[in-house]
Amino acid sequence: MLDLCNKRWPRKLLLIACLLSVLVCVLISYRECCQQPGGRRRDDPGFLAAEWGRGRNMVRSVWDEEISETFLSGRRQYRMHLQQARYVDANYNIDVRDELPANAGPLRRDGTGPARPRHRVRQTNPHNPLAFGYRDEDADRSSGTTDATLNPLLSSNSLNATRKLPQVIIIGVKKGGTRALLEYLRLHPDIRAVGPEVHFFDRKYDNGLEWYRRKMPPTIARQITMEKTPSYFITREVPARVYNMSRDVKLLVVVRDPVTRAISDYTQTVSKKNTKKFEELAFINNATGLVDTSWSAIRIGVYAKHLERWLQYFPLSQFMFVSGEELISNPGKEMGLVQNFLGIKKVVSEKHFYFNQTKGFPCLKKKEGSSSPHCLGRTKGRAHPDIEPNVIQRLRDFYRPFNMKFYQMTGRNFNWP
Ligand SMILES: Nc1ncnc2c1ncn2[C@@H]1O[C@H](COP(=O)(O)OS(=O)(=O)O)[C@@H](OP(=O)(O)O)[C@H]1O
Repeated sequence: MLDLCNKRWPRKLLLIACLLSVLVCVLISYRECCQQPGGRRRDDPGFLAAEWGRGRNMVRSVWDEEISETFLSGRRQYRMHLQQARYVDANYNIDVRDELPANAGPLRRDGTGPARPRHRVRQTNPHNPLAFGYRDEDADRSSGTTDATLNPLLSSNSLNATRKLPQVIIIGVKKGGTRALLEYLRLHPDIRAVGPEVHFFDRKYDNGLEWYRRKMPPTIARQITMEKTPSYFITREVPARVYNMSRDVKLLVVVRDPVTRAISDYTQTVSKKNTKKFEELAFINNATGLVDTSWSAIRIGVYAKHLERWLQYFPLSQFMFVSGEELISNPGKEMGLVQNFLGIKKVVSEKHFYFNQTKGFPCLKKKEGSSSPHCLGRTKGRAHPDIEPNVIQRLRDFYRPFNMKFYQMTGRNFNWP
């Protein structure tokens, strides 16, 4: 009672209250400046990853457009203003640990523009300017090169990117339009592919799976690794070898009218060396009209036979048979089917293509900052030699039953004449 009556007691209370509020202020400031809501420190790698995860969701993929997105990080806002980004996807072409573009940085408090950068951000371009220059005939000489190694921006800095064995392979067919398919798929941010043909399962199998894996570009979790080697489809040993690597792999086969395909194959051979006339090679005896199935240009087109071997290892559901003709006449639609089969978002569509009158084929619309369109190289879309109509007719008659069988096996009618 005496104490309560003591006049000094309220002053003591006031002092304690003051000290307590100072302590609370110090704690709040510490939390504001040094900790995130999850309790992690800024320099904790776990925090950086968590922060990146949040930011990633805020960045949308945009085609051919200026990107201006808000990147929320904890309580602060970051504005990434990335110009000249043809396709930007935060998962692999913006790395928070790297360099910040001049115009990027945290928003000022009033939200008007970038202030001093906190993280350094790098914008990378997933489009390899060399991608369209591959010549499949040159594949062996360059097979050590992936799109990642050609484009240093793709090679290393992707968050948690690792080299994986392919989940998708374009296994054929030679001259079917495999290069076009691969290059169109490479536009997709969820696809990373080796540029040149690897020829692992048919020619370099002895190098071992580890060698093969190292040929693949680095990918992050949601990205699909793929390669294309058209000779796989017709090489006897390949289905078992692919199965040994993965029984779940998805297999893309680009097929084309086998007669046109054979002429295309022949055109390629002629471009390299002097050769007999097409009809001399196509028939055992031109007079009897017996087709020479030992000539690879003819043999490759008997698709049903080759497919039979693959079906001993893989169910039909793991294959997609892409129409080489549709890839030329309607690339957007055919690419829609492919993306659907691969279970990826439909990103590549008709808007990415235009028909190049001079080349006579679809090409990709020009890249930003470049005035020239992107067409496949000179070895794609060559002029074919004139072949006598009766030779063509005899080949059509030869292929017809095999084609019918192939339509039946695949469930897709390609309507080849
Ligand atoms: N956009 C575009 N531009 C050029 N060429 C195109 C395109 N789309 C499909 N094609 C067809 O692809 C044929 C070549 O097929 P591949 O790429 O499978 O050839 S290879 O086996 O890799 O050598 C090639 O065969 P040829 O016309 O005989 O040269 C083309 O018909």
